[in-house]
Amino acid sequence: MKVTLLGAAGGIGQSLALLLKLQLPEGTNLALYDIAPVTPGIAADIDHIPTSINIVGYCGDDPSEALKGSDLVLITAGVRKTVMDRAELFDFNAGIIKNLIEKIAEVCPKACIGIITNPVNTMVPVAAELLKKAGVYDERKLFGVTSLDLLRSERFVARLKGKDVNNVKVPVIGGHSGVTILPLFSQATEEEKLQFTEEEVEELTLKVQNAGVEIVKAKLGSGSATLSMAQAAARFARSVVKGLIGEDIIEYAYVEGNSGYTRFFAQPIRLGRHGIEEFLPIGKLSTYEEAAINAMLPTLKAEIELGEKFVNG
Ligand SMILES: NC(=O)c1ccc[n+]([C@@H]2O[C@H](COP(=O)([O-])OP(=O)(O)OC[C@H]3O[C@@H](n4cnc5c(N)ncnc54)[C@H](O)[C@@H]3O)[C@@H](O)[C@H]2O)c1
Ligand SMILES: O=C(O)C[C@H](O)C(=O)O
Repeated sequence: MKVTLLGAAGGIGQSLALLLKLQLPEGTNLALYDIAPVTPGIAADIDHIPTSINIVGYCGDDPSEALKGSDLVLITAGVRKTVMDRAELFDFNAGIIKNLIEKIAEVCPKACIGIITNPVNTMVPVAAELLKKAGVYDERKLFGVTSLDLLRSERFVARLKGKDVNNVKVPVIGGHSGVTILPLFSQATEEEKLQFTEEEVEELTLKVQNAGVEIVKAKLGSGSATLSMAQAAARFARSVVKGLIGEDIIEYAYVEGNSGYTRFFAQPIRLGRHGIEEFLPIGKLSTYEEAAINAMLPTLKAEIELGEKFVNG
């Protein structure tokens, strides 16, 4: 297996590269690429850690060498240095994503692609439309990475309820911005189903929805979540790679699935040898959650349309 990380010299990229070196299945090849000339040095630094993951770093204008033979491409490339909301990042990042996706379509068209770059809700439609234009789109292989919303939900629930975070599971559906992030506390478990009061659900939902913005504020404009995001992406990458080598894994991601709500929607998926083997049902929702979905739909639809229009005019 080969995993390629585009944007590897950035805040998320460097930490993610380190975690991938430590956490990917044995023998995986890891290619790091960034326009920053320091990228081969980052790879050389991480390579000294004694694990069986082979790592090579690339820089310059052309990511082709890093992409050759890749099974999973993770994209964190973009801009994230000033205080802006995720939507405002679109103008900066859409062109970068366009160039990278076009290269992926040319060099490794069968690779799975995990998009971390914001705004995820819009970048995934951009990527889908570009891959379609290139004649290589496979909805089983394109993912918006929403794993950080799951990590945050698990952590916040474990702390509130005094539970073992390793066993807490909280589905998160919708998208990855503000009201489109919807943790399903009615389905949260720690071995057994967890119980929440209405006030707890409202407070926790807002806390998860605002968690990214809180980090941007707390970092005083120098960037957004990088370290927790790196762990979230490493967990996601490990799941995809394990799936590709034959394990049966359930994950959540923002995909073109069968939610019935919007073209792209974060939902449960079964991973396997072909990327997504099965789009899984979202399950029974509480009245609160149903209302929250209805409330998010106009925002999510508009964010998806923005991406489609960027490519198709
Ligand atoms: N999906 C999520 O849950 C989530 C969470 C946190 C951050 N993010 C997003 O991830 C992205 C990256 O965040 P960061 O903090 O690492 O940003 P950063 O600015 O620290 O790093 C971005 C990196 O991308 C590189 N880059 C720019 N153009 C490139 C190109 N054409 N090819 C390759 N590399 C290129 C830059 O050189 C830089 O090293 C942002 O868009 C941020 O909003 C997503
Ligand atoms: O980059 C951001 O604006 C925030 C990021 O998506 C996050 O969830 O932490």
